[in-house]
Amino acid sequence: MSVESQQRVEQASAPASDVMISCRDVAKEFRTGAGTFVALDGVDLDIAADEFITVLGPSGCGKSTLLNMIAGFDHPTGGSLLVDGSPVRGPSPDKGVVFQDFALFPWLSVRRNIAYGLREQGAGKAERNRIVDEMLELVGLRQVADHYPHQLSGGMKQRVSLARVLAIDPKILLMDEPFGALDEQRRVQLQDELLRVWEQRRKTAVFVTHSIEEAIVLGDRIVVMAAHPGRVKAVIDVTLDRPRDRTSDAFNALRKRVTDELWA
Ligand SMILES: Nc1ncnc2c1ncn2[C@@H]1O[C@H](COP(=O)(O)OP(=O)(O)OP(=O)(O)O)[C@@H](O)[C@H]1O
Repeated sequence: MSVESQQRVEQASAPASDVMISCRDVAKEFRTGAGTFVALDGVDLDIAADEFITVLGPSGCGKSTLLNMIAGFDHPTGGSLLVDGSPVRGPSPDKGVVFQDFALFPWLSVRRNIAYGLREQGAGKAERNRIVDEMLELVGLRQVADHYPHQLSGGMKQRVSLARVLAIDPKILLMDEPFGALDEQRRVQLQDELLRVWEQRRKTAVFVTHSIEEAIVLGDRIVVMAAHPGRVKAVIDVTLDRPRDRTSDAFNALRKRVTDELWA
């Protein structure tokens, strides 16, 4: 094995001993009308508790498939996928998922959208109100607490969606291109807010994106995937101090390295 591939294998292991998500030779095949389609093959990856992982890769390389399997919406057809030491059996409150399309309930106010998961968990009214107030403060939405989703901008909707997931205080935060539909300014603003929240309430975070800059700004490590079949191509450590200066030479050097890795 070359030194470079040895490094890649080592980087697929979490730096801390406290592994939260462990993928070993994970495969996912889909049965289609045309036969069997291999969406993921041989994915080896350990993600440490409290680590922020970003996942980059071309369309169709299996980013969402991997995230969905960690979330428990789908299951591997090969290998082993453990979360907190156990195989994933399905969705659970310790895994919060934020989607690109917000997935808010249009008939519920912001406050009630955020309270939804807490109500499902059986939290009493006083506790719900306390947590919802805390979340509204955290994501800066106190003024629109009684508005409905159609009265909000895209950025606000995405904040509600994040607050709703954070309200149930999951150990793991899974995000599938949550800022993909936002304009650049809002996107940068929400990236900063997400990092602030993550630094305050440390969680294991897995964030799928198409943006190299976003992957570098957010991640402790960047998982670069390739397609046909979907697989992990490289895992790149981001050692830049936060908040990261997007214009610095070190940032630009990393941007080049990730771009080269993505397109190689
Ligand atoms: N239920 C399914 N049945 C058949 N094929 C599927 C199914 N779900 C996903 N696929 C295929 O698996 C591959 C990986 O899909 P996935 O959505 O995970 O990719 P992705 O990297 O998230 O793509 P994008 O960046 O475009 O969102 C794609 O080729 C897709 O068509």
